[in-house]
Amino acid sequence: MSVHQTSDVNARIARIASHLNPPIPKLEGDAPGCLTRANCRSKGAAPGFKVAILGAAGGIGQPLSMLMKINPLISVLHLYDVVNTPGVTADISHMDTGAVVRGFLGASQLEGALTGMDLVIIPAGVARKPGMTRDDLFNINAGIVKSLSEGVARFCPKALVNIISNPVNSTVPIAAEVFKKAGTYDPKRLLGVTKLDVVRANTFVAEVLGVDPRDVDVPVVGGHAGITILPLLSQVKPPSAFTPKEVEYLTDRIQNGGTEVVEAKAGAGSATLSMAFAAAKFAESCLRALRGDAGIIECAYIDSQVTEIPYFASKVRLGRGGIEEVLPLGPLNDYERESLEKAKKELASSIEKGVAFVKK
Ligand SMILES: NC(=O)c1ccc[n+]([C@@H]2O[C@H](COP(=O)([O-])OP(=O)(O)OC[C@H]3O[C@@H](n4cnc5c(N)ncnc54)[C@H](O)[C@@H]3O)[C@@H](O)[C@H]2O)c1
Ligand SMILES: O=C(O)C[C@H](O)C(=O)O
Repeated sequence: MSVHQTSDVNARIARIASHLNPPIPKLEGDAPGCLTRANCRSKGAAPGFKVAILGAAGGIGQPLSMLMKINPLISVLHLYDVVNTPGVTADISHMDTGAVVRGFLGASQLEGALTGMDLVIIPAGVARKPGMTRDDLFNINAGIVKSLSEGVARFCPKALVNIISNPVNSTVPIAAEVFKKAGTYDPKRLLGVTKLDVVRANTFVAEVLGVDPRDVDVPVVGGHAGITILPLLSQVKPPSAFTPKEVEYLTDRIQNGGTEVVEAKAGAGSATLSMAFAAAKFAESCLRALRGDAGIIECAYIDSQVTEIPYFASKVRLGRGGIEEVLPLGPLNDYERESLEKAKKELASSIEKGVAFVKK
């Protein structure tokens, strides 16, 4: 082997090794303008968003990481967790898709995980067991979301943030308060992920109507826990009439879909696969919006003026700047109006609890 061939081989080995044991990237040229970089990518240009998943080794994190690795809009995928990211990263990185995958383990590597990111997805935290409410997770997950949000505020303040960790009704206000304290809060860029409620609603409504769930669109508003989950069955597309019995069945099934999975898993956690699917669809919408695609509408739990409650899930139009328009609730029937009043009470106290946690 000639000297030239030897140095080629060494260079190739070094390149491969850098993927297997990636150094914490500094991504100099990237910071601080996440938004600027997103704006630079016009529609049709080479794809290349940078996405971080925090909690990537968990029940949601692993399948979500896999789905994100398949997404052609993503050029760099950062997987962060406090355990097991080397294994998950090595595994996912063997998939022959375009995104480069890098793993980050523990708080000392959070900076590397977040620097330069366009989108940060947060499914970090503990999950329910049978008999628990989502609010029972508050004591552990509030602190996790607070510290990860502090990281976002420091290392990628312009990134779009998707919060999955429960209780979403409180964790989104927690993240907002952290960002306010840090002076980085942009309400257009913080979204609580309620897409699983929409995915479930579409599935259950399609079963009742006897149609393909992909042809159904159910707006689900309010929040993401029990009675705060409000499917607007009067606004289903395609327009459909339901009997009072069907409305009762569907509302109950959609509101308790999470509990249905928790009970079926019997102590082994909550929805992970359907959640990863829902989060991947939601993230895809966010990235297409950042790219400049028009007409991207999703339901999300956000800082809102649609009601007097400061955070509320409803349909939003996404664009290059994040949330570009919050759509009105539209006409509600008597049943939905009554349900909305009950939901608002519970939402208000969950929000207050989140805000107080950061302010204390
Ligand atoms: N929004 C929704 O619709 C929805 C749906 C399903 C689950 N969830 C919630 O998502 C969360 C995660 O669920 P799961 O089933 O993946 O749980 P899991 O326990 O399987 O995984 C959670 C992961 O988070 C990691 N983690 C814990 N602390 C962390 C920290 N400080 N930084 C980074 N990572 C950390 C854990 O190590 C673990 O790998 C739960 O709170 C659950 O209730 C929300
Ligand atoms: O129900 C849970 O605890 C998890 C999640 O919020 C869900 O809706 O599946």
